[in-house]
Amino acid sequence: MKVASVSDIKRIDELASARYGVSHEILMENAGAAVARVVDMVAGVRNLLVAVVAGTGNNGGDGLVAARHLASNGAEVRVFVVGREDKMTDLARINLARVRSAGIPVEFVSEENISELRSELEYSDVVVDALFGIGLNKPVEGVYRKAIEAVNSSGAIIVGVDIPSGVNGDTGQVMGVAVRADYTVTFGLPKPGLLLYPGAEYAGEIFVSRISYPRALLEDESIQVETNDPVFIPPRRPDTHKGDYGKALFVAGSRQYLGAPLFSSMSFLLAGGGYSRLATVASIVPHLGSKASEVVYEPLAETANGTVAYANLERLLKLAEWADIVVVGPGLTTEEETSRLVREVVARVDKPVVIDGDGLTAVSASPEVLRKRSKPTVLTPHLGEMSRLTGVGVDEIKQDRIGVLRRACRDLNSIIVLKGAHTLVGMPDGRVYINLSGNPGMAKAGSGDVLVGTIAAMYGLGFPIEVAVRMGVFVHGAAGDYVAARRGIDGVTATSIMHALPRVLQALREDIDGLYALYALREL
Ligand SMILES: NC(=O)C1=CN([C@@H]2O[C@H](COP(=O)(O)OP(=O)(O)OC[C@H]3O[C@@H](n4cnc5c(N)ncnc54)[C@H](O)[C@@H]3O)[C@@H](O)[C@H]2O)[C@@H](O)CC1
Ligand SMILES: [K+]
Repeated sequence: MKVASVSDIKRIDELASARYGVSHEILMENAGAAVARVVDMVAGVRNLLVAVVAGTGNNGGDGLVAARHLASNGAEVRVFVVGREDKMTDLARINLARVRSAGIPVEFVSEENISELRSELEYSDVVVDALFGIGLNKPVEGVYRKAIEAVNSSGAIIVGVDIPSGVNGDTGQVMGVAVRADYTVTFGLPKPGLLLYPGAEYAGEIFVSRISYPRALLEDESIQVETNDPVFIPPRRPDTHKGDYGKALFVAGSRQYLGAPLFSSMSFLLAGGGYSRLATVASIVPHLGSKASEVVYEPLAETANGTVAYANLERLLKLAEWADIVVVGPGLTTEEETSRLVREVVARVDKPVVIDGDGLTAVSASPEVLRKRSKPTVLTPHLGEMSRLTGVGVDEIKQDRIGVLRRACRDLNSIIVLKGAHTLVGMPDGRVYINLSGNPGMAKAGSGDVLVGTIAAMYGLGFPIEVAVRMGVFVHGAAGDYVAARRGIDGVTATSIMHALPRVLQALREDIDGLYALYALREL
């Protein structure tokens, strides 16, 4: 599903009205009706005590419409408008008049009577949060802050209108304070702020209501952000051999890091890849061989510290000629000689290259090697590595993950997987995918090694590289969810994720609709 930025949705609003005659008033009516429907779905509307907390903008207008629908359906509704009547938008004002005509009690809330709001909300079964939507444009203070705090402490079921008030629609940042909704009904398309953290946590369960925006506007090419939805896996045909499912070369490991090379090269095979070759320091090969004999080993000369020596360069370039895709980085360490080798390999390998972990640290020292590559490059940084790659501070990245990612993909001519809760995948042309699979149990050493092996496997299965990266991220997250559902979130380890990969592949082959439904946002 496409994900609309604040400016995207404002453009869609204007076009709906100007080009299709679907006025703002129609949209607002549909929005309010959708909210009322969700309240009914989650709480059952008859005899329900509902408080609508509205702002003076159009988000408040939606809340006022919802109030009228809820009252009509049998709920006992009261409306609290935070702010001054003379500040209300035209549409909010029109709907305020309708609410009053329907006999629904309305109170205006200011600093003077805010304590009354607090006690009123405590009596409510449901609070509809219609204070701010995508029009939020500065930190929340004063009476608005107090109103949000009152909503949060009400103990009622909280239904957010469009986005929880206080969450920035584009970035998911909390602008001082925000409503912690149990459910959020969003209009037209989900906003990035509902899917990016911390906003995603404040949104609760998300419902998307189309409110009759013309389909063409919702699917417009100009909207460049989407959820990372799974696609069909190419079939495994009977008359094929290992070479048909990809030949991957992993340059990974050191005397200190034995897990990373094992997880990455084995995950490739467990996610369906054909031929996995691991170039790693000679001293750990006997150990790895005893763990995974399905992998083919290329023992490398090592430095005094047990890391891959620069002298292996020509041999690695030769091996890369054999491969379809090369993965560089897991467990290599940041030893200078090895980092120099990594930069040289990245610069000279004429195949798609996936760079992870210590490989990222190595190329961060001279990003030109990335810009000059002619074949696709995939980078899989976590926040710290992203900061090193871009020179942008971690806090600044958190403020605008999508914006920083977009600029970095373009600047570094790379597909970038920005790891974290709801991992993002950015393409050099500006497209960004928000991944919804995965769980906090996966924030553990070794999990990223499984990811790169999975991405390489998806390429081996025949997806074009951009789709392979998205699918790798999706499958990896879904494998983590599979483990969490069976062993609990703390039981998720790299080994267990790796062994769940075939289960996800099986589900993708046999029941993609079921898997899709697990992660898709609910549509009304
Ligand atoms: N434009 C349209 O066609 C539609 C808009 N809709 C609703 O309208 C919302 C957007 O409406 P608006 O653009 O009027 O904006 P909002 O209603 O989200 O809020 C803007 C109002 O709050 C004020 N404000 C912003 N930040 C503040 C802060 N921190 N402290 C105090 N006041 C603050 C602004 O000055 C403005 O008066 C959407 O989220 C959606 O709920 C829906 O009705 C669907 C159709
Ligand atoms: K809201």
